[in-house]
Amino acid sequence: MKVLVIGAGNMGLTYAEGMSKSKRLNNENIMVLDKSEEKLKELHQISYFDAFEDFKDCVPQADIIFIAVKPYHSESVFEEIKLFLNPKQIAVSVMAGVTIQTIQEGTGLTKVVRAMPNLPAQIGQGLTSFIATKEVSNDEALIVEDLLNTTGKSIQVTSERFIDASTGISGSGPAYVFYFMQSMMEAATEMGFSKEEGTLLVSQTFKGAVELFNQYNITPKAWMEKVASKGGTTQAALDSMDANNVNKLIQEAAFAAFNRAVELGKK
Ligand SMILES: NC(=O)C1=CN([C@@H]2O[C@H](COP(=O)(O)OP(=O)(O)OC[C@H]3O[C@@H](n4cnc5c(N)ncnc54)[C@H](O)[C@@H]3O)[C@@H](O)[C@H]2O)C=CC1
Ligand SMILES: O=C(O)[C@@H]1CCC=N1
Repeated sequence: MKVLVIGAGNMGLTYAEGMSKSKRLNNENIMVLDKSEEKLKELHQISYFDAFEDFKDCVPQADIIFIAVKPYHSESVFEEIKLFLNPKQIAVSVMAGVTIQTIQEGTGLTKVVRAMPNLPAQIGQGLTSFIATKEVSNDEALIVEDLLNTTGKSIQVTSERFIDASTGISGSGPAYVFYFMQSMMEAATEMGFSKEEGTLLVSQTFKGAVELFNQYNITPKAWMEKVASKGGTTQAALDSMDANNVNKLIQEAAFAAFNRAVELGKK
């Protein structure tokens, strides 16, 4: 089995590297294509991938084709690969908001998997939601799932709507966490800590809180109650957040990403 990854950016390269550890593939079976000269130079230095710049040299040999370019480059990629495709091939797209219908119409392929990963995939801690068209057999879907799982965990969803919805939660979600971290680091600096001290205070707090959450079956609300003493410091912070509607604002932000994914799909 041969896999081709189109677009060697954050996501494409992450998947290529993740898949290089898969038992289903060995390195000679991973091809990577990018149009940028700089990227190609970088790729040629990674000895364990075959790097390509021409679609005709790699697309016909691929069984599974990962498409990991920005959504606004999807049409030009579809145009270029169309000529070299055959109906047995499976397209796996990680592009935000590019619908299955658009991929099928653009490529002529019927076997399509639409997936939404996230950036922690880079360290094997990603979460990918995915959905496969009915033309993808159960065995093929299992192979794709195994490949996606080389970068972390995955969930198969039952409707394409959930791919856009998970974009608003897990796809874009790491940025919300970084936003929160940034705000707390700024507060630490404001209180007089050095940048290094602020970074340690915040990063270890996030790591510890997430570890606690993962190790016990307790809701975030119950954990908040364990941290907050009645009339104490935490309650003062939580009251401030409630008074400023932070909960609602975070939910609105997640929906803004969800809605943007839907909107991208209409273009
Ligand atoms: N970065 C993230 O956290 C996430 C990104 N995604 C999706 O992944 C896709 C890729 O995003 P990133 O990896 O962040 O982008 P990126 O900009 O890091 O990588 C895109 C790569 O595609 C290459 N490229 C552009 N046009 C091309 C063409 N015609 N043929 C071949 N290669 C071409 C570029 O040279 C670049 O190396 C996007 O569609 C995005 O929606 C999905 C989930 C999370
Ligand atoms: O911001 C974006 O459009 C992509 C999709 C999810 C994360 N990054």
